[in-house]
Amino acid sequence: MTLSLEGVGVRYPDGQALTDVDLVAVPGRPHFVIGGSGSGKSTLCAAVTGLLPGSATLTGKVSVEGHPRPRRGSVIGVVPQSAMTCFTPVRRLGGQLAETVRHLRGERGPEELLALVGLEASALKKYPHELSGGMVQRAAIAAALAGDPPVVVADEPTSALDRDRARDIVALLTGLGRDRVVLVTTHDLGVLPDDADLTVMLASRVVETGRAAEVLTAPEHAYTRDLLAALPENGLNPLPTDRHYGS
Ligand SMILES: Nc1ncnc2c1ncn2[C@@H]1O[C@H](COP(=O)(O)OP(=O)(O)OP(=O)(O)O)[C@@H](O)[C@H]1O
Repeated sequence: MTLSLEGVGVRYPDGQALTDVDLVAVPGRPHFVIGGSGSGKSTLCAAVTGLLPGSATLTGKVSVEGHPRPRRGSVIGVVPQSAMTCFTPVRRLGGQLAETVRHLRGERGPEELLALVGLEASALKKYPHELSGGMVQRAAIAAALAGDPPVVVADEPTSALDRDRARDIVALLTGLGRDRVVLVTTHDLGVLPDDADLTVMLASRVVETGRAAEVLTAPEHAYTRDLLAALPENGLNPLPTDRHYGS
């Protein structure tokens, strides 16, 4: 089972957000997409999950092997960028998860789903605001798993978390990726697992791909080198604003 993007382009009325993107993600190897703000990461997720706005034009092909019409929820689970706002604030988590399970005819109940993401059943009685940022992110992943989808797409699931919590969430998603396709976008190069597949995006295009450990130790593209140099542990060097990277 494979998630494939072949020559995918997305155009919004104001301009091109994805250009000729090829990507293959397979179970057993989580696939991370990194790139600066506006490089097209969220648009890529929306193209995969079928959540592009009506104003967008999609070209090329997105496919999930064995699923000619991949349904959101049961084939592609979506972990949204802002987990806190994906739950209704005025209802307890348990009821919201139970509703998602019913809708998707899931086989796992809310308690079992929470166990999958390392949360205690007591969280079911809580309102979203009574959970920490990391717990809400885990709950959002639990909701994405309600229909037991073979593909999970998480758009910047760590952006609201500190480095340690971010690492925990990445470890959780990586674990889920053992028998599923897991596609994750992030700004945070510091949390990438070495054995993940990595796609680097710049200005709507893929500029580099490879195994994370290799790309991060021997980046081929100047933009990837600049992203690495901007990490706190590498000196927090600002991304050059005047560099022309070519393609
Ligand atoms: N709904 C939309 N309508 C019009 N243009 C959009 C829309 N969503 C995104 N864009 C544009 O598409 C381009 C790519 O945006 P996108 O959100 O995919 O980037 P990103 O890499 O996810 O950025 P960030 O890291 O800041 O979330 C940007 O130029 C953005 O302004």
